[in-house]
Amino acid sequence: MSQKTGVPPSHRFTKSLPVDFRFMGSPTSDRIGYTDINLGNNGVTKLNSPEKNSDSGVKVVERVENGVADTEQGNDDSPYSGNVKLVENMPFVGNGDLDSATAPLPSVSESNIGHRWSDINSYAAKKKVQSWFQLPNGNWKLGRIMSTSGTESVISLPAGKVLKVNSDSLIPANPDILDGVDDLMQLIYLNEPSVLFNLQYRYNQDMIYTKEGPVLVAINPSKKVSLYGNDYIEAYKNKSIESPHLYAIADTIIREMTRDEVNQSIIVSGKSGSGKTETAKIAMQYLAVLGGGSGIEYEILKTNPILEAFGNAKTLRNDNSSRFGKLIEIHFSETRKISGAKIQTFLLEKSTVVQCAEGERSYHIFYQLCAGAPRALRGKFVDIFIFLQCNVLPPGNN
Ligand SMILES: Nc1ncnc2c1ncn2[C@@H]1O[C@H](COP(=O)(O)OP(=O)(O)OP(=O)(O)O)[C@@H](O)[C@H]1O
Repeated sequence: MSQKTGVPPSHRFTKSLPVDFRFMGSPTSDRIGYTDINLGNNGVTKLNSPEKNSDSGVKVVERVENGVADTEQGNDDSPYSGNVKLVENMPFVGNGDLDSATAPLPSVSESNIGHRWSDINSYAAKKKVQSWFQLPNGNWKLGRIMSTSGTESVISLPAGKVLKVNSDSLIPANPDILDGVDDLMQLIYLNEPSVLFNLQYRYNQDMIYTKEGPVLVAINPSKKVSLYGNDYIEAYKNKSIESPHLYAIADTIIREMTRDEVNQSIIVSGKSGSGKTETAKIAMQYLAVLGGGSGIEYEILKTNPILEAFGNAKTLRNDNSSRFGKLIEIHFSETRKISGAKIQTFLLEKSTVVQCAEGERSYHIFYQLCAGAPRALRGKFVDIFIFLQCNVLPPGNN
């Protein structure tokens, strides 16, 4: 654990995850709002359409979630929810996190957990592998099982602290050699803390893409990362880079579309602010470079600012939030060149025109009109905004 190179110091000793770094579906998750983690049907998924058509195409679909987070619905199925039953806290020099583990927790009903993990847990306890356990505050801590008797295990923490915990609450951790694997399917133990640790480990090194079998998990870096541009496009086209990337997904679908003459789809899904719009644009850039030549590709890319002007607005979660869904069809000729495109929009949030919550704004177009209008006209626009109860400050000023 402690001898890894290229790993931030914070990860060398303890695989500790912050309280708000949870799976989609975990009851107290929040941080996910700024990421695109959502194993299952989120992230970027590639699907084959059963249609067989000589005019093959690629569809990029952005799913509208209206800012309602999957995470906010809670997840009663999570085997981890409130699963740490602290039997006894051995005396140790505590810190804030661990002290909170001393508070007695409601015992875990067997029907709730259903012993779903008991086989793995007993194996882990027997082998004394390192295991995760969740503190009452939601943080995951990594410990090494020192001994097990009955339903109780004694685990040691990196700082030499020792805890006696319910064995059922321990979640096996993967060996260090698997830290940061490209594909989550390579993990021996595919459980919540292991997946989160792996994603965080990669994210800390600006590796925002991770595969989960055929699904690409993308974490919004919320900063510029040097993962895009012509050099990367060339590298993925020539297959000289293999690390998970959106370009790799786009490359695969073009190849499969050509080979099988079957339409392909990329579904981009995630909660508001997770990066769906950016992801769709990045995928389209790759498709445009590979299928470019006719000039149509530039026209397709140039539709984005126009669509965003009329359909995007600042929300509390995202300064450039799409308030509509989008289905982009890109048509390719038999020579793999882009021959046309069709962009359908749907479910535009009309209320945004006349109603803005505190700290939010109406559609960008109103502010752009204001910014470009002559002074006299601008005054009238501002009056209208006030009438509509919208924030009147122009883009970038609030
Ligand atoms: N790959 C990325 N690299 C850098 N920044 C990114 C990336 N993806 C997203 N972001 C940042 O996150 C912000 C929000 O992303 P985006 O608008 O794509 O989210 P969204 O999921 O489409 O949100 P909404 O559902 O509200 O429309 C972007 O404006 C950008 O600043």
